[in-house]
Amino acid sequence: MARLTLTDITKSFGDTQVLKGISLDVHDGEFLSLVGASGCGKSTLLRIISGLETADTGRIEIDGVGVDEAAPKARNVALVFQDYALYPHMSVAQNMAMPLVMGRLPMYARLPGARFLTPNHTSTRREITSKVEQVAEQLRIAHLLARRPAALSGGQRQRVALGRALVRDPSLFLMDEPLSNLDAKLRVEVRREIVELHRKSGLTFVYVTHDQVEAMTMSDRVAMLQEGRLLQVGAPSTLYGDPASVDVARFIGSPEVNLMPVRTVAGGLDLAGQVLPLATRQPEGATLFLGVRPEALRLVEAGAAGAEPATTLTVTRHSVEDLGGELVVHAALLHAPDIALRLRVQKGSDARAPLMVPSTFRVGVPEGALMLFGADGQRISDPVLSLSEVMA
Ligand SMILES: Nc1ncnc2c1ncn2[C@@H]1O[C@H](COP(=O)(O)OP(=O)(O)OP(=O)(O)O)[C@@H](O)[C@H]1O
Repeated sequence: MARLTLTDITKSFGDTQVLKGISLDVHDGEFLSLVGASGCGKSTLLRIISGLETADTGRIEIDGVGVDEAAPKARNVALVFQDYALYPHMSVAQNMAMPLVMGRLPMYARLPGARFLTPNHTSTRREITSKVEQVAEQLRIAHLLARRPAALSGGQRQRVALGRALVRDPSLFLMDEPLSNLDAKLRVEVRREIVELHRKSGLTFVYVTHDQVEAMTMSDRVAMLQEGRLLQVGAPSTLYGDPASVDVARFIGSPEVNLMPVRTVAGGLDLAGQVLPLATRQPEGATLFLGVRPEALRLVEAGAAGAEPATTLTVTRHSVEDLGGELVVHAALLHAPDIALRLRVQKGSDARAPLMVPSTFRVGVPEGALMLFGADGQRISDPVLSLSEVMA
């Protein structure tokens, strides 16, 4: 296990600054995901942690000890890539044994016949074989040890790559998009296996992905990068429910968060001519963005029993995606068709029953689910929004 501390890491390639001062603490035994769009600097940061790349400025500490000058091998850090990087001419067992052979047997001892020349050669080989078998057992690939990589499925190759990293007993496990070459079903399976591996090993994991679902489902905490800067670091539920900015709100969650331009007026927020009776402490006339997650909105069925939501919007339906147990409804405000809305609607216990969405319908907007962002995209912290203050 290990604690990783990054302080003010910067990196440029030519004139382009790719990392613009990254400071991050990864706790002992934590699973932290680095997420962000393609090109934001995730892999570069991971390579800097591993020692394959050098930062221009900043400091990297593992368990409080600076490792900036240490070679990759000396950091005891394992790195798994998306393309597995297995040796095609070697068996699974040889691939997995490679880091131990390289680390424990000197060059001449790796040659054929070396066991006659090298003291402890046989016992070292035996220890390596035993470690490889133990890790292969753990990853359920023991029956594949004699095969070559070409005779394995994508998921099996990925497990071999994980195994090769694990045999060294690293203190820090770094993974760069390890699932991106797998099909959707296998991704879910290997995702679960990696989480299980983390739980059993207790190692510190730093996991790079551009897939927010992976980050949300696997991690203790998520660190979101954008153009070389950290936007927010927190538990998945924090980034989802309490995003610090429009960019975080939009990146996390599928379907994407609804964002509507509003203006502050005396009675609340003016959304395309309709005033939402919300108290804000913003000056009147400010242009802001109101955010709400698609599942927080309610389809208000005409004549249905139950309390009416305090605020409703009338929308026109554009399209409906049937996901089996739920629908994703794409709509737009009736009087401002350029403002789009997405809703997730549960189909209830009988998923076969058709759920009709009228061409024009009302959407209930629950007060507690609303998020307000400034014109600069930064979150205006709650409790700025309050329906009850106005109603009282
Ligand atoms: N060795 C290099 N030389 C020049 N530019 C580089 C080098 N490595 C990365 N870059 C550039 O740095 C930026 C960040 O790259 P990086 O691979 O870290 O992004 P990423 O977030 O991991 O992207 P992806 O999700 O596509 O892998 C990109 O614009 C990339 O082109």
